[in-house]
Amino acid sequence: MTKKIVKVKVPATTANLGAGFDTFGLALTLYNEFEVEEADGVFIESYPENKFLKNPENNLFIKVVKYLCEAEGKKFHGAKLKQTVNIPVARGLGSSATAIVAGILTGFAVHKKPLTDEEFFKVAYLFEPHPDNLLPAWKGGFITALKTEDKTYYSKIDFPQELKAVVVIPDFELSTELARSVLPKEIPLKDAVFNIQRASLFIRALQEKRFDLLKVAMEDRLHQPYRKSLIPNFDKVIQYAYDSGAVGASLSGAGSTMLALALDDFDKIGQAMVSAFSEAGINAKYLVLDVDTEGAKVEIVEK
Ligand SMILES: Nc1ncnc2c1ncn2[C@@H]1O[C@H](COP(=O)(O)OP(=O)(O)OP(=O)(O)O)[C@@H](O)[C@H]1O
Ligand SMILES: N[C@@H](CCO)C(=O)O
Repeated sequence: MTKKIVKVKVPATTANLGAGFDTFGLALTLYNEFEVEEADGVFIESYPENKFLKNPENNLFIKVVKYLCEAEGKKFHGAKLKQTVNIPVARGLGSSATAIVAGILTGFAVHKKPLTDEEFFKVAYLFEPHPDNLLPAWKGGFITALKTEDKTYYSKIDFPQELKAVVVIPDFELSTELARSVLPKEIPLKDAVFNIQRASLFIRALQEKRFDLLKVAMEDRLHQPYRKSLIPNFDKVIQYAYDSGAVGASLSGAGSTMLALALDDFDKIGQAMVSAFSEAGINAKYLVLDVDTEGAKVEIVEK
């Protein structure tokens, strides 16, 4: 009897990009891969070995696929999952979003259901409340999004191919839950205006390729001032990025990863940001990534 295997490849994402808190998201050329087939019982292999994700209780992909199976009125018998985990967990690179997107694409493929935006968000928001990682992980590219009670509005905006992302990944985790818990419930009007001005300018700077505007356009008063206490040498990492030639720099999503946007000098920038972390006794590594423009890819093979 032939078996159906579903393979999904989903890009990492960096959210916020400074001023665009809970709005901007960018897909990057770093991928998680999920290969799954039906089985009696849940079997998870991960490469490299990730004991935490091998536990079905911790595995969002399995949770989403199980949910979708039961939403179809069917009993979830199990799944055999092979996961390639290239995106570190709890580092602000959208690891959880890759699992949710992959689970949704798998579930809709297996149940032969057309996947509309509305269906996607109805399921995705059960597992992650904000669209700024979910959408670029699904659709690729640079996305600005907002979520209302009954609809998610978004636009995919061309991102200059000249720009690369230097992501600097320290060896400590920072969950989005913790990083959101340190944010204030209210902020001064001047801080809201500060971010509106810069988020707007960021969009135009990309469209006009005014890369000289990105540094001011990536400044933020809504989340980074409160989260910087969770990232040792935060200001120094940002400063070293600019001193080494970055055109923009910020926290990646809710962290712990730090992001620089650059036109060249990528290794020099990455090494400088790593050195800023090492001055605080933190080991880190850097990756030079392009923007992924296509988003998640699904392949169904029969064996
Ligand atoms: N690749 C994955 N496969 C399956 N489940 C995952 C994966 N990545 C994350 N998860 C699940 O989602 C939970 C939250 O993941 P994570 O901490 O990465 O999300 P986050 O705090 O939003 O940070 P990030 O932006 O890096 O996703 C994890 O504790 C784990 O249970
Ligand atoms: N906008 C979210 C992104 C999480 O990856 C936050 O900063 O909390």
